[in-house]
Amino acid sequence: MSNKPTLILLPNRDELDQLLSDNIAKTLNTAVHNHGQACMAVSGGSTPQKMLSLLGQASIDWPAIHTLLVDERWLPKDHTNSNEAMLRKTLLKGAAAACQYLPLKNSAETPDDGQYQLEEQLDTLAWPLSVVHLGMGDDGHTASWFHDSPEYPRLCAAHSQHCFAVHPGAAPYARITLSPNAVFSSEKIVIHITGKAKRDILENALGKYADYPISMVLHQQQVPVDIYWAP
Ligand SMILES: O=C1O[C@H](COP(=O)(O)O)[C@@H](O)[C@H](O)[C@H]1O
Repeated sequence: MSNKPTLILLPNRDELDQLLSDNIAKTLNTAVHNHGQACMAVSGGSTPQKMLSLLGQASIDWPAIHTLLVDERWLPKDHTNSNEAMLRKTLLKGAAAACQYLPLKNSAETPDDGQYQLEEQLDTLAWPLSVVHLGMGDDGHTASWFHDSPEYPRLCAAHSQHCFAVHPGAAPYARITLSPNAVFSSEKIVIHITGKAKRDILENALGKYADYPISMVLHQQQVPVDIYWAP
């Protein structure tokens, strides 16, 4: 099977945010119609904030939606750089606050200690995930898959583990991340990127021999991938 990613180019970020929000909403509504529930994993960082706000206002049966992040920095939940703090200001408001939200961070001191409880919680989700929304950093990382973390080889090779504690070399904060195995246990992946620098990295990452973390997503053959980009 050939599963080449589809590149969807938008003229500006407003149109990208609206189209992506509409398409994720459609995917969730279809899953709820077919299965009575849906599960989505969304990215943190700065790029998705407006799109997540729009998605939170979409007409969706929110109590039927399980929501989680694809990765989280192990920080207090009200920290400026906590992905959950961002999610609470954008997606998890109004009607969308009634979704079934699974935080990746728990009360353990470190992600190394917290990953076991999270793994048990992730086991209870109805896999495959309906949709996974991925961002990408300027270094080609996605989720918290970092080449320079000691966990990277095990993360890439994992066959059953859904989450990993990660200690990036250069990027700040210890983190918890969904594994490639978890991300690829999904029905659809959308990649959300903006700006020329990220487009250039993406083009490189699409190359046959490229080994950016995002290349794992672009080269896998299990799940269809749509890439949304705007300048
Ligand atoms: O650290 C992270 O970075 C990526 C990219 O973030 P952005 O700010 O460049 O959009 C993000 O996808 C990931 O969830 C986040 O934890």
